Amino acid sequence: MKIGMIGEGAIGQYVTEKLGSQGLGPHVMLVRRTRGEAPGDEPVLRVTKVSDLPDDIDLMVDCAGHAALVEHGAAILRRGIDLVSVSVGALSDPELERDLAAAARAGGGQLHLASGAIGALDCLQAARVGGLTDVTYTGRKPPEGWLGSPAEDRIDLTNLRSAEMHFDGTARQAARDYPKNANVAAAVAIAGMGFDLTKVRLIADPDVTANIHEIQASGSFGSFTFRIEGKPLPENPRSSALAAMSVIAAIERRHAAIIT
Ligand SMILES: NC(=O)C1=CN([C@@H]2O[C@H](COP(=O)(O)OP(=O)(O)OC[C@H]3O[C@@H](n4cnc5c(N)ncnc54)[C@H](O)[C@@H]3O)[C@@H](O)[C@H]2O)C=CC1
Ligand SMILES: O=C([O-])CC(=O)C(=O)O
Repeated sequence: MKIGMIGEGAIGQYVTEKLGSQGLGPHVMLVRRTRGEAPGDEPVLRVTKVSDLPDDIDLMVDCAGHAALVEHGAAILRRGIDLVSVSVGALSDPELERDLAAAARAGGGQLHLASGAIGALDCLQAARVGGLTDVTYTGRKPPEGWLGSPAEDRIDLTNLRSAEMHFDGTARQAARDYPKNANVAAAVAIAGMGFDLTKVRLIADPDVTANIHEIQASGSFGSFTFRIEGKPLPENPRSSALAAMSVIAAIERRHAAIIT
């Protein structure tokens, strides 16, 4: 399997290293701009356009965020290349969702949304079959985990003394307003009640060191509560290590004989 990567940040670096240790490349990087290197200087080919990807790439992996999925997603799928993405919140835009689905149908590529920093999505998907009545997702991170988000305008992140909620609304609004922080909200919405019926609360908490994600769901199946305390990646306090791990798990599932 030949794999190409988008994103060289905290998640991208983790994924690239793991792929390398498994002998899986990556074989090409899709980047915003090349570094002006002469051909042959770089061990890994770097291109800026989907049309420049080599013909033998089987899978592209997006670890770069919403802008990258918007920019490249449809073109990748239209070329018949499968795509694993962590940029789940981008699908809160119905037009993008339609474009990606149409490109996948036309080209034969499949978009696989990584489970990211959360779990229990399988449980929500099953529960949805019988009917869900309430799904609430609560995301809690230390103040530094919300830097660069609208939380900065809503509360004083640098002098926070106790936990404060800076968002209370739908998953659609959360995913749009917090592209670097609410992909989990989007994943919960897609698995369960959808973007407009999934309730989201986002909290900055100076008393925690982990990224804490909780789902409370009820429906005809009964009810469940799921909570995870995820360690942030050292390079980016916004992103949990599990999000990067889930990308590798998604790739591994593609060639497993028995899939969970
Ligand atoms: N599904 C989930 O649970 C999670 C999803 N995420 C998403 O993953 C994204 C990446 O996370 P990190 O690696 O921590 O961020 P980061 O800021 O450390 O790295 C982002 C990387 O993407 C690159 N990039 C951005 N736009 C690009 C484009 N149009 N084309 C090519 N490269 C582009 C940047 O140059 C940078 O290398 C976040 O912005 C967020 O949207 C993050 C955490 C959890
Ligand atoms: O990594 C996390 O803990 C969650 C996150 O940033 C997101 O949902 O976008």
